[in-house]
Amino acid sequence: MVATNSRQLVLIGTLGQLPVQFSFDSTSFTFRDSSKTSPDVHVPLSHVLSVDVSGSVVDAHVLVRNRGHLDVVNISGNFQEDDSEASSAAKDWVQGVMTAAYSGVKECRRLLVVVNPHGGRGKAISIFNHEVEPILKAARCRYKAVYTEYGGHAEEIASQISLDDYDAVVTVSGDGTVHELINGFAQHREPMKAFRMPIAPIPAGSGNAASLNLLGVEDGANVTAATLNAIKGRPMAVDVLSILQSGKRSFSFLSQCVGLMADIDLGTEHLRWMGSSRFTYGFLRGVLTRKAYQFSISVKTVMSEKEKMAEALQEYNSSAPHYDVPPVEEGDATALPPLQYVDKQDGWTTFEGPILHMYAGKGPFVSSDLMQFPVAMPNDGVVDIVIQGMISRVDMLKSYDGAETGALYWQDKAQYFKASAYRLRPLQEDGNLSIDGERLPFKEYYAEVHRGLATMLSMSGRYPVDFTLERPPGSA
Ligand SMILES: Nc1ncnc2c1ncn2[C@@H]1O[C@H](COP(=O)(O)OP(=O)(O)OP(=O)(O)O)[C@@H](O)[C@H]1O
Repeated sequence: MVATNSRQLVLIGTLGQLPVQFSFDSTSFTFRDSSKTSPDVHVPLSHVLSVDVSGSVVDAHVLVRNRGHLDVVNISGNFQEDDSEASSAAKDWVQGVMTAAYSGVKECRRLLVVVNPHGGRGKAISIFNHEVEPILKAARCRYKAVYTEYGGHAEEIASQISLDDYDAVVTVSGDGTVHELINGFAQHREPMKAFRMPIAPIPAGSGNAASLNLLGVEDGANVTAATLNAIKGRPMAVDVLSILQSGKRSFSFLSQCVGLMADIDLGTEHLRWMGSSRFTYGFLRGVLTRKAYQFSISVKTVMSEKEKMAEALQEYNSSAPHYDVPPVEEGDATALPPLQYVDKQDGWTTFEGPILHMYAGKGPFVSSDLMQFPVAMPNDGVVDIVIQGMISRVDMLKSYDGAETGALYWQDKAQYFKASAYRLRPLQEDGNLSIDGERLPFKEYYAEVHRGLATMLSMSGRYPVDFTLERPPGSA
């Protein structure tokens, strides 16, 4: 072995018994076949899971992108066992790579993995065993896996979690389990501390908007990328809403909706076997019925001009990653945050009249084929609200085109607000109310945003979601 400097190591590797040269710099890890018969492989340092030296063997586990998919690759090389100088140089080199690869994050995280065997198409256990676990092992994470046994189990787990035992809670599920964790943290004896426990969702449900928002379109449905986020993502504060209904308070991290979109979500639960296609089916059924809903919606508006909101997003996304997680104040840990606007009358605007739906949410995507809130940000302290007025069946079908890229944003019959709170009262008997995809009674409720209350792991410190900010020609 020749250690030419602390960043480069030349070993006899196991890749066809050819000499392999490992090196790293501030951004990437490179392995090179020294005989130059195959091309160099560069791996971003963020994709280095572990590098180990044991005896005379140096062993690297890295993620390599292969036709868009991330695969775990294991490469090793060995040197003369009796060469103590080489052994010590190798140890220093390995330490150097690991420090660079885990810059700003702890190595060997302690993770609680909550797997919902029932979510989506029922594949979560297999996804955990075959895709997630090998990566956690390669990254030398210490983890405990729990399989949820009934609805509400994840909430119980979160309400009793020993906060000092884990660095993050990972879900192998859909958004419903993340919703349960958030509500469980709210019931913890130290809720404010519990909310600082980061959540890392791995997509295995039928609604996986949380991972889509955190990881972006390319990686949002990718189990490996989501597992990497659990290992290397940094805590990012995310806003959460209190939902107050009939005196009972619960929490929502993703969305609330009534009307067509709630019918699509909750009215297709029996079709879970279809995966996310059930939402497409629900939409087409909604076009046929084109049902008008009547609500009274009062909004404590902060912003409502679409251009300005699009500009605000651009500014947010071009600034440094937003990793500032507010500390838990002394003496604050046992009380939930107060509701600031529930009894206040000033600055509210009320809307009534027939609408297709009201959708409110905290992240760009609400499902893989709907970017309902393209200008949503994780921690701007407001909820995005869309009140979708009645449009023709033809326009409904047209609106389906481009829904996954946020095209609906510019539609003139879609009023869009950013608000710190809102109140919704149904003016009709029957309907669906969906909170993060879970059913709540179809009754009046009050919603208020708590800035940065909960925590999620993120690789980018924002929602890395592309949205065309320009108003398209022809839209009002
Ligand atoms: N063992 C279980 N049996 C039945 N239900 C369960 C079990 N474990 C969890 N659940 C429930 O499954 C629901 C779906 O959770 P999950 O987050 O995995 O998926 P989802 O994508 O949000 O929804 P779904 O796949 O149901 O459409 C949650 O509301 C949870 O309470």
